[in-house]
Amino acid sequence: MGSREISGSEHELPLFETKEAKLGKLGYRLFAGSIFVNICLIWVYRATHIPGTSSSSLGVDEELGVPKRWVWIGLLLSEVWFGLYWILTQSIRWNNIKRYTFKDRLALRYGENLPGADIFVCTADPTIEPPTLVINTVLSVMAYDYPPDKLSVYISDDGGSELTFYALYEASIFSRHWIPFCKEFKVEPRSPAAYFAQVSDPPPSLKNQCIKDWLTTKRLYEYMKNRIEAAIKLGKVSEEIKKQHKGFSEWTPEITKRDHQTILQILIHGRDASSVDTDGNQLPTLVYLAREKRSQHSHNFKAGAINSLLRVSSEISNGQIVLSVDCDMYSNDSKALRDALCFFMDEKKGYDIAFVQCPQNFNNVTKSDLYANGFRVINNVEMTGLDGFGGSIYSGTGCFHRRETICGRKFTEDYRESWNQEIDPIKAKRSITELEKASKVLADCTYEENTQWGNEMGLKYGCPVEDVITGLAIQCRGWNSIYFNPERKCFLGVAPVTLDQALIQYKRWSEGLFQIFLSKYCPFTYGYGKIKLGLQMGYCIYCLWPPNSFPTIFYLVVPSLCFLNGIPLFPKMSSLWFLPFAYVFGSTSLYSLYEALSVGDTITEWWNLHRIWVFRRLTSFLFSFVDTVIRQLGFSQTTFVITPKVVDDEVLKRYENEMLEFGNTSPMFAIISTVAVLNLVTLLGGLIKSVIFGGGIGVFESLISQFILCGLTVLVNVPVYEALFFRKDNGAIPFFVMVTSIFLASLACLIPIS
Ligand SMILES: O=c1ccn([C@@H]2O[C@H](COP(=O)(O)OP(=O)(O)O[C@H]3O[C@H](CO)[C@@H](O)[C@H](O)[C@H]3O)[C@@H](O)[C@H]2O)c(=O)[nH]1
Ligand SMILES: [Mn+2]
Repeated sequence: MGSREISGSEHELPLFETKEAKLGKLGYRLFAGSIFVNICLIWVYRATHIPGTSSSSLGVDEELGVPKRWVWIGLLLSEVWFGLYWILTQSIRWNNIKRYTFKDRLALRYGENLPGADIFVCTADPTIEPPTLVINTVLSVMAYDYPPDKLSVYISDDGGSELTFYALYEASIFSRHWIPFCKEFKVEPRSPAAYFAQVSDPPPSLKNQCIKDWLTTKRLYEYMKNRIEAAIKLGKVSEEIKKQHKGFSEWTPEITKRDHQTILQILIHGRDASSVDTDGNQLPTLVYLAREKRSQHSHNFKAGAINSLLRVSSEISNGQIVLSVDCDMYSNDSKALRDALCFFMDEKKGYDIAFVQCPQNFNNVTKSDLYANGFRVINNVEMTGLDGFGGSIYSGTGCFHRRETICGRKFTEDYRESWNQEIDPIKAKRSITELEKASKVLADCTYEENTQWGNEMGLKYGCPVEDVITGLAIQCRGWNSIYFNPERKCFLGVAPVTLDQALIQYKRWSEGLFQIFLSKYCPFTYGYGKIKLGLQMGYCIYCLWPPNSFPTIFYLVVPSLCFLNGIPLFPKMSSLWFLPFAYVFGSTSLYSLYEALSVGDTITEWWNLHRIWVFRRLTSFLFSFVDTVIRQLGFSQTTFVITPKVVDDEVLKRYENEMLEFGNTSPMFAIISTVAVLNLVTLLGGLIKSVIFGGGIGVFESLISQFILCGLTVLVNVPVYEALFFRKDNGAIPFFVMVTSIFLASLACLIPIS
């Protein structure tokens, strides 16, 4: 009681609040209800009009020709799937919420008395994840607005690369200038590359001496960048530089990426008196780790890397908050860590929060977002809907965890974390060498044998979306999670810039997600009774991506073939049965357009998004479905294809000009172009046949739905035709793929459908 009176009502104000995100909830629910009724009508129509049975005369015009029964059954199954899937997607539109923080209250109540925070940056390959990119991310988080003695940054290098280590060594020196510079000039964002790209000259408001300081730091950054790039060009670090730090001696000639001892170097140690910036202020701790790799031990990709970091950091700094970011995701808001604390440290509602996830955003998205990397609908609608059911998805990067929960702690009602834990005084006295020695063993290959790491502790192994499955498990242990999407984006990353990369990324994701569905972690069974039904459904929207490929392929191929042959598959326009089809198709399309526009997409972006969804369903999801089945049968192992963060200039140029990048003979491209060619042929052929030579308007009335479907498919594929027939650049569809697709499309036309 006493403390309450002293601090007054201030103490009772929450550190964060939650508001309903969606207006017109009732209206939306009525609308969704009407769609549901019409979906049921479509099912009824299909089920009662199977060709060859008595009652079919109501809808389809039989005089034109009757489809084979499998065609009809295929449509029925596809429509049942789409309908059920649509029901799933309602979960994330049912209960959307938005979160707001009060950092001023946090500051008033706790001042600088904040918990320790350990930040993990993962990298895996110095060629596709250039060291300059990595250190920009590192510098951006080292410069967080946070007490430096409470901040430690760890980098996991699965590439085991001397070049990455060298870049980090350079960054550790540059940070002495960069951190005070950020404070002095209130720099934002605090990735030097991103900042200097936005602000190339000293801000006009600066005075003379300041201009000089500003320019010096910019020059220092550029010199550093040039030195690193020179070393990369050379492929090695010069002997001169190697003398400057003992760490380089770890790289003996025998070392390869897949075979080396643990390399652990504390580059800056916060408690070391000499670790100060140019203003004399303490620097955050900075640690480089390349965990041990041996060919006979599986290393479990990123999950293995994070788990090693969890152990190593517990020995060195043991921060209570753990933030993990990918090497390409720089911090775009230096106060984000304080935002996250507003959730964890809220006295009334913070105790059950396991993690705070910020959205994935990218700084290389082009104007009309050709590959649909803007994620606006996902970030502003879908994730807020999941949050409404008590669980944001953990999406791997930009996620703040409570160390205890990611290390496996179960939730109990009475648990309250105390936020001012000090590091064990005996541990605190150790020298850097002692610390390195003690923590190194924690990253050895054999350390995890016979432990719960990778299972009940840390990130889970064996799934290409280690993040999602781990987040789900945490929620099923009773914890809550938060999705935090403020106005200013917290993190910005690098999105794939070629179609190939974009589709392969979705293949990895959808494969992992589908694996979750088929495993004991299936949200419906594993989550039953532990998380809300809405959240179970929400997870399954993503987990069930792959099976969508089959009804999509069916719908994009068979009705078009039937259109070519003048066989109607949908009710004619004058039939009452036409209405449910028109209503469901029309209103869901319009609503998706409305939703996209309302979160800031343009019509072109929405259209591009749909094209990419078609591509993903035709390729990524199909391949991941097949691979998952093969894996399930025990014939293959989990892999992780890393997304390249650099491409050559010519490809980049085409990306910036928003030209779809094909340029290789991937089977994925063959499928995309086959479907595109097939629809073009059937559209033109069907039009000639049924309108010009056929029965005129009456026939057309029966075929209108297929005409629209086929026509839209052709429209969406316009850039594919360009790449097939008109483009001459290296990103066009190769001749071989074109011939293959024409051949396959012709074969498809021979399928007997009536
Ligand atoms: O063996 C590996 C493989 C990858 N990584 C790192 O994992 C991160 C993500 O890899 P990336 O190729 O960029 O994949 P994305 O598809 O962009 O990543 C998304 O999807 C992954 C799961 O598939 C999550 O782990 C990521 O956090 C999430 O951003 C990168 O920092 C990599 O360096 C490792 O540390 N070790
Ligand atoms: Mn990435």
